[in-house]
Amino acid sequence: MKRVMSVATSDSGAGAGIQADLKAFLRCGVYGTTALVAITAQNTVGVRSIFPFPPRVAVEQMEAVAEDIGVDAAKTGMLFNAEIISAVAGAVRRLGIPKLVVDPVMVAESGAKLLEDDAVETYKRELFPLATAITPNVNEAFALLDAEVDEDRIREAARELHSFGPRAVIVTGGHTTSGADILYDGERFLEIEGPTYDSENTHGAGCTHSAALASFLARGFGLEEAARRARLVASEAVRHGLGEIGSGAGPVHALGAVLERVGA
Ligand SMILES: Nc1ncnc2c1ncn2[C@@H]1O[C@H](COP(=O)(O)OP(=O)(O)OP(=O)(O)O)[C@@H](O)[C@H]1O
Ligand SMILES: Cc1ncc(COP(=O)(O)O)c(N)n1
Repeated sequence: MKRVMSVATSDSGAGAGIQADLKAFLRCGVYGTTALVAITAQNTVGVRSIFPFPPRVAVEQMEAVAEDIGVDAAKTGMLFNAEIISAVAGAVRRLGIPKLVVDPVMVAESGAKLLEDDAVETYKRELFPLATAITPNVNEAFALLDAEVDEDRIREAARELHSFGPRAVIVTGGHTTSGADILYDGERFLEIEGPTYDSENTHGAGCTHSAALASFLARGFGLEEAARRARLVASEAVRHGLGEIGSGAGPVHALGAVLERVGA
C-alpha cells in the first residue's frame, strides 16, 4: 500500500484539515499518515482559535514517519505561518519526499484567515519550488500574486505562479462559473472538467482534492490522470456533502459514493 502524509492542521469539526485528508486517503486506497502543525477550535460556522505548534513539532513527526513507515507522497494544507512553512520545506528536502502537493490554504470557507500575511513570500520562495503541484483555489491564486480576482485571467495567474518553481499549478474551480480546475504544467493548459453540484456543503472540498491528488500521484498515475481523479473524488464528496452536520456549510463526505455503492 502506498503511504501518503498530510502535513496540515486539525479542524475540530472534522470537515476540513487533517481529518478531511485522512478520509480522502482512505477513499483513494492509500495509507495516510499525519504531521500536525497547528490545532483549530473550529466548527461549520467558524474558526474560534488557532494554536500553532513550534515548527520542530511538525519536523519531528515528519522524520518519525519517514524513518519507519516511509512517504511515497505528501500534501501540505494549512501551515499558518512563515516559520512552519520554512521548517516543513527543510524537512521535505532533507527527507527527499518524492512527490509533494502544496495546497496554499489562506482563508476558511467560513471566512476566517488561516495564513499570516507575511507567510506568502515564504510559500513562494521555499515551498513552491519543491512542489509537484500547487492547488490554490481561484481566490488564493490571485491573493498569492497580490492581485484582484479576475476569472478571465486565471491562465495568466497560473502561469505567473508556475514561475515560482512548482512542476504544475492547478487552480481549482469550486468558486468559478465554469467549475473546471485549470492545470498548467509549464507547457500547456488543461481544463479538468467534471460534474458541478449546486451545494452549500463544500467545507473541506479543497483539502479532499489535494489529499486525493497526492494519493493518485503516490499510486503512480501521471499528473493529468491524477488531477482528473482528484477532481472526481472532490466532486463526489461535495455531492454527498452532509447538510445535516452543523448549521454552517456542511462537511463534504469523501466516502459517500463508496458507501452508496455497497448499500451502506
Ligand atoms: N459544487 C461543486 N461541485 C463539484 N465539484 C466541486 C464543487 N465545489 C468544489 N468542487 C471541486 O472540489 C475541489 C476543490 O475546489 P475549490 O475550488 O472549492 O477548493 P477550495 O476553495 O480550496 O475548497 P474549500 O475551501 O471548500 O476546502 C475542486 O476539484 C473542485 O472542482
Ligand atoms: C484546519 C483547516 N484546514 C483547512 C481549512 C480550509 O477548508 P475550507 O475552506 O473548506 O474551510 C480549514 N477550514 N481548516
